[in-house]
Amino acid sequence: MHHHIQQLYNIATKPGRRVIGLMSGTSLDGLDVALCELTGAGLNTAIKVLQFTTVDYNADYKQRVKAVFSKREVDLQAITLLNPWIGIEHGRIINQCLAKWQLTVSDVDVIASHGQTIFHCPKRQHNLIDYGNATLQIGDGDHLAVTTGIITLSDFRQKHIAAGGEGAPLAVYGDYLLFSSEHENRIMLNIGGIANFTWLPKTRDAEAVFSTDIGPGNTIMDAFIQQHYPEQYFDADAKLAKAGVVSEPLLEALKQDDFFALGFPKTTGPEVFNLAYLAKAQQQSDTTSLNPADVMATLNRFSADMIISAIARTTAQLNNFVIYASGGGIHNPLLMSQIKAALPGVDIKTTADLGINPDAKEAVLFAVLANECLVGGKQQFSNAREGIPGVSMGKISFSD
Ligand SMILES: Nc1ncnc2c1ncn2[C@@H]1O[C@H](COP(=O)(O)OP(=O)(O)OP(=O)(O)O)[C@@H](O)[C@H]1O
Ligand SMILES: CC(=O)N[C@H]1[C@@H]2OC[C@@H](O2)[C@@H](O)[C@@H]1O[C@H](C)C(=O)O
Repeated sequence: MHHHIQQLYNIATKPGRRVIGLMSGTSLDGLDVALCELTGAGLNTAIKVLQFTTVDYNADYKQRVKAVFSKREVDLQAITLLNPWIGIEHGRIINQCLAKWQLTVSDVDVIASHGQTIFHCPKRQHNLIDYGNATLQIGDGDHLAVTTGIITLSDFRQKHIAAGGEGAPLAVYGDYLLFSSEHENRIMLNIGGIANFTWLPKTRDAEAVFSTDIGPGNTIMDAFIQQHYPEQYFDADAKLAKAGVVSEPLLEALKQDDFFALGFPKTTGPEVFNLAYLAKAQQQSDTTSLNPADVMATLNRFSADMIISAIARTTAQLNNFVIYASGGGIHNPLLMSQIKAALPGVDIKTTADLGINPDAKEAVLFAVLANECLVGGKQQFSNAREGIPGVSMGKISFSD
């Protein structure tokens, strides 16, 4: 038997596993690294986050990825070069984290790597008859495994698509295992570049559970501030948005996209919600001369309103549910205060109340998916609701 197959068998049959979950999202701000201790599998999964850090990308890294990120036309050589380069960079970051945490390779069983999404394209977006849903994450797992010496699971989204999904959101597969409760109805709301949520009714009925993208998130706000104030990466503490006034005509134009009328689940990305989307809405609403503060105030309200209406749509029949928020958007005080104001009487907490640092939540998700791949099995969700196939996900790379 190949010694890594034996090693995998040993890892899968141990009572517990140490998994490094990695997430690099649409905001391109940095690599989230979560070292987790997992025991059990399926609904018996227990997790402890032993270490967590976000390693910020430097300007050079961001510039290289942005050259290809969510663009229809790119230099194919650049993608070919970036695929191993990101894998090696992420591997180096892990090696640095382990040194900082005074741990060695032998303290970690596997790495669970999301990679970097550079293009996400569900069928409804490209509308080409011969092609299905598609998504592309780069940062190859073999390079991570060789750079770190640790078995690496990566490229989780392809199986989801192969089995009928859109490749996202995968959050449901972890949220259901870690956070579903028979005591309360829960909305797990993640506000990253793109906002998404998982619905966890207290029946714990796998047929009713789902997760879906909502729309933006921070992505248009980030792109807008980077365009107008290149020294800023995001509207820190909503300073610019707070200085502006919402433009109702622009807000209405921003809300007109067909995506918002679709049922759940659905997915999207910065390929749709970007500066071109904003420019079109400004033209349609005759608001091209708005000052940057008013545009930012409107973008902030746009994200808040779409999050509020998606939650309202899901919980219309209920009088009792709790929102557990996560992702960088929870640090945006204006965004959060608008959501709170629109949902009076709803408890809005963060995943910290459930023992998971809200900035670590997506990295933790991939650690759970790796654990399921090794120890669990496929989860069966709804047959009625398309797009949530019962699958295990992740491809396995050995270091030699
Ligand atoms: N203090 C703050 N004020 C305002 N916004 C903030 C603050 N801190 C973080 N953010 C926002 O959070 C973003 C980062 O969020 P996060 O890391 O969750 O995104 P991501 O994981 O890259 O995205 P996704 O989940 O869509 O893949 C920043 O780009 C910024 O817009
Ligand atoms: C294709 C892709 O990378 N999608 C991300 C993105 O970031 C947020 C949202 O859009 C979500 O659908 C997904 O990530 C999370 C981790 C998910 O799959 O649940």
